[in-house]
Amino acid sequence: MSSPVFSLRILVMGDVGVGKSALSVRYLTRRYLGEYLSNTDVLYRCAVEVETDLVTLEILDSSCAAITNSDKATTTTPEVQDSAEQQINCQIKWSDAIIVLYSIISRASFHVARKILQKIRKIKLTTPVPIILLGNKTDIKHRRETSVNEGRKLSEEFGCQFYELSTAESVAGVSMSFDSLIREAQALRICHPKTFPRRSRTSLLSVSKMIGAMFGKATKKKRPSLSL
Ligand SMILES: Nc1nc2c(ncn2[C@@H]2O[C@H](COP(=O)(O)OP(=O)(O)OP(=O)(O)O)[C@@H](O)[C@H]2O)c(=O)[nH]1
Repeated sequence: MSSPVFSLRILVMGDVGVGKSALSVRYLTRRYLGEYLSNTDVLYRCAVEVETDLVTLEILDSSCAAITNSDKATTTTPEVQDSAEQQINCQIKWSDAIIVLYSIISRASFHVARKILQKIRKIKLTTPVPIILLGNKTDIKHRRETSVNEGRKLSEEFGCQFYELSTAESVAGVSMSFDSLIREAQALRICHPKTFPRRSRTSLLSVSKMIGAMFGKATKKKRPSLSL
């Protein structure tokens, strides 16, 4: 029999096309689909058992639109940048734990990962938040643009966990990354109980998803093309 539920809000962030949807769907369903629609936020809910705790998870697969728009000083209007900035801030405040994903075959996505980590540090200044930095797409490492060492150094700079993995090839790597983040959150919860309030139980042992709207708009729908 599991001990009482604790709930955790996990935010998945990263540059366009690094594999945020693939990672989230892989964790929730163990399946890798290959193609996912883009450009809106998707919130998944599920319950998992980690060690002896039953954990209800909300996983927000954040669209890259907010991150890229907040960065495009020259190509978007100040209003769009402001709104994108607010959206990111809101998502970071909402989260209890964060996955920052980049692709090892994209140097640009590594720079975006650094910017995200800086933003998190600024927003979560007084609240401890477990973060895991993941370098995705190791199955095509012959096209690598960032080294393992660079990833490790970045994680040390921000005091977070770091792994490289291939969402496409290894369901085990994806599960271990999520489990490791959840375990860190469990440990933090014991030290800082007010940071992880008990929230009401939602749709246990099933996966449900809420599309879009929580944090604002999207121009196009992004859904993994499967029914969960
Ligand atoms: N080779 C390889 N391709 C991957 C891997 N993970 C994801 N991809 C591919 O990368 C592309 C983008 O994946 P998505 O999951 O849509 O990426 P995303 O970060 O959610 O993309 P946006 O929502 O557009 O920002 C897709 O074609 C995936 O199949 C991986 O581990 N290896």
